[in-house]
Amino acid sequence: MARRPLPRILSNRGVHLARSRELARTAADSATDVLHPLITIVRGLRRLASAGRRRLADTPKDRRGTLLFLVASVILVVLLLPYGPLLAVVTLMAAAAWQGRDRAPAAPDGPDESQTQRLKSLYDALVPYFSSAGDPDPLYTHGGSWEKAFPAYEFDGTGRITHLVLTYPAYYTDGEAESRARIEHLLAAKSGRGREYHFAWDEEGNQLTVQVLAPLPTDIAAQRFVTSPGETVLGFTDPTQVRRTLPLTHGEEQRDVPPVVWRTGVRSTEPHLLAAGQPGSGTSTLLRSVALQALRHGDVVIVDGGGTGEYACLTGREGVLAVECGLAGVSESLRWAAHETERRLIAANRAHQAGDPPPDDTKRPLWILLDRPSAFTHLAAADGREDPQSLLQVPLRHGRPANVTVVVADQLDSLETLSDAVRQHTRARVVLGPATSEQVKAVLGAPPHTTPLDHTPSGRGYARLGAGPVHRLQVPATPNPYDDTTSADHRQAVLDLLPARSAQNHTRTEPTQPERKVPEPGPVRRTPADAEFLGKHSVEKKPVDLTATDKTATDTNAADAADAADADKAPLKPVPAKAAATESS
Ligand SMILES: Nc1ncnc2c1ncn2[C@@H]1O[C@H](COP(=O)(O)OP(=O)(O)OP(=O)(O)O)[C@@H](O)[C@H]1O
Repeated sequence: MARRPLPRILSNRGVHLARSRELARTAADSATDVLHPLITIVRGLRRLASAGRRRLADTPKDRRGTLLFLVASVILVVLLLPYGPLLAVVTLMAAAAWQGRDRAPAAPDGPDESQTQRLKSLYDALVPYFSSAGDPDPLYTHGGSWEKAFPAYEFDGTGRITHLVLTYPAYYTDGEAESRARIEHLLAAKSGRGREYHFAWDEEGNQLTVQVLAPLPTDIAAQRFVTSPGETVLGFTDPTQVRRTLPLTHGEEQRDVPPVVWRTGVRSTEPHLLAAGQPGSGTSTLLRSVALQALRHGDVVIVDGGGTGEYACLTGREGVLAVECGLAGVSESLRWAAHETERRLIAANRAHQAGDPPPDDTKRPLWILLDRPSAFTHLAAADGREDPQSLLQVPLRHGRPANVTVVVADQLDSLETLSDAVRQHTRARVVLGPATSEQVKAVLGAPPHTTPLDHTPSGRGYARLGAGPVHRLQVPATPNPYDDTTSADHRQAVLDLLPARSAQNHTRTEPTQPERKVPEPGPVRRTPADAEFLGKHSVEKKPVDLTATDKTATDTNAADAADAADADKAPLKPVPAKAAATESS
């Protein structure tokens, strides 16, 4: 069907508005120019009047009469003199014009001496990189002039560069990561350490823009973010790449901050997330923040490989199906989650085939959050038991249409231990804490366009959603409220977000929700048609390879096919909670 064009008034509204605004601005500028003398005189008269008032107020009360008499006498004499009033008005205007003149010192035209010196040394440092022996008209030469090479620059109050546009010769290999990194490193070192720089390479125009970035706010506490269902705030970033802002409260203060919003669910292109970082970088905090947001609309299963009780505050809360920190419990919960994913998928598929909407019990989001699953991989290998990560294959592959989301957090040096399925299907990525450019690139699939910080605050890092841009990220402070070192405000913010305790007093090892929340559709047996559907179910055969792994999706698909064949024999029934509890205890 042909698309009907928007009414002209709607489609051109933005252009009209911009043009009107431009016209208004030009008119205001012209009016200011024309009326400038008048404005100066009025300002001067105001200053003279207030000086007179001040003088009167400073005069002791008993002398005010004499002063007023003196002024009145002068006025009278002036009025009686020939041309007196005219001369008085001219004198007054001249005095007002003098008083009303702009007293702010005129901004110096061009850089001062120390700024010139800085630009000159920057230029000299760039000469070896941007010059070539065969260049007939070199832009960069020893003893050359920096004016042509740096068309725009800005300095802060301390004389350090905050913004710089530099032109470089077209033959410079700006498409190569190494060449870029060399220049970026040099510019960051010469412009002043301890700050973060953003580099924007304009390969068409042969220009590089260097911008000093303001630090991201580290004081944003966990709170109920204004988001739609299916949206999760990973943290906050710069306004340059994100247009949207979220209204936040910070004590009494209200402010708007640009968020990194991750969309999950049926239409998500990055349905699962992987977060990595050094120990203590804040990945558990990120998971806690995601869990608190997920619990607003869905159910959560938590696997805690850290074993330090980071998620104890969530145990027994409404919507928290399980908080597992033992190998047996983890395996049972993940097996249940895999079965639940298949159950949802089959139920939704049957509904599609019957021409019905998807059943309600397939719509409530289910979140599987795993903190350091590699710890269980080691345990399982030592025990000769099945790696719990293998149970994530179905939720990762089929989770999106079944409203099942997997979030994995692990340490940078344990990423090798993550299964291929985890690495291939987690297209939303986060790196937190200190990390080299290579480490960031290995996790995100692209290097950051900013320089690393000397001191990285907790919860600071980078995020990338699919093949999108790399964002700087600051995770909201969502500490473990049972941690003694937590500040009272941040603890209270987390406690306020916790769902109510569920009616039954659950213990850690009881995945209670399978019985309570997940509607039991009876023992669903997978028919040959269902098995065929699961086998064929569309997943990206070649996901974007964001990591350095070179395994292909074929392995996963083959393993899935074998899995599907095995699972075909088993009834697709949620794992009974009690059985899980017994085993894990
Ligand atoms: N976004 C944040 N804002 C403020 N403080 C944070 C943030 N993230 C983490 N922290 C603080 O940093 C410390 C470590 O955080 P966290 O436990 O989340 O790190 P981790 O990466 O999970 O470390 P580990 O793997 O050792 O448990 C905690 O004291 C926490 O309060």
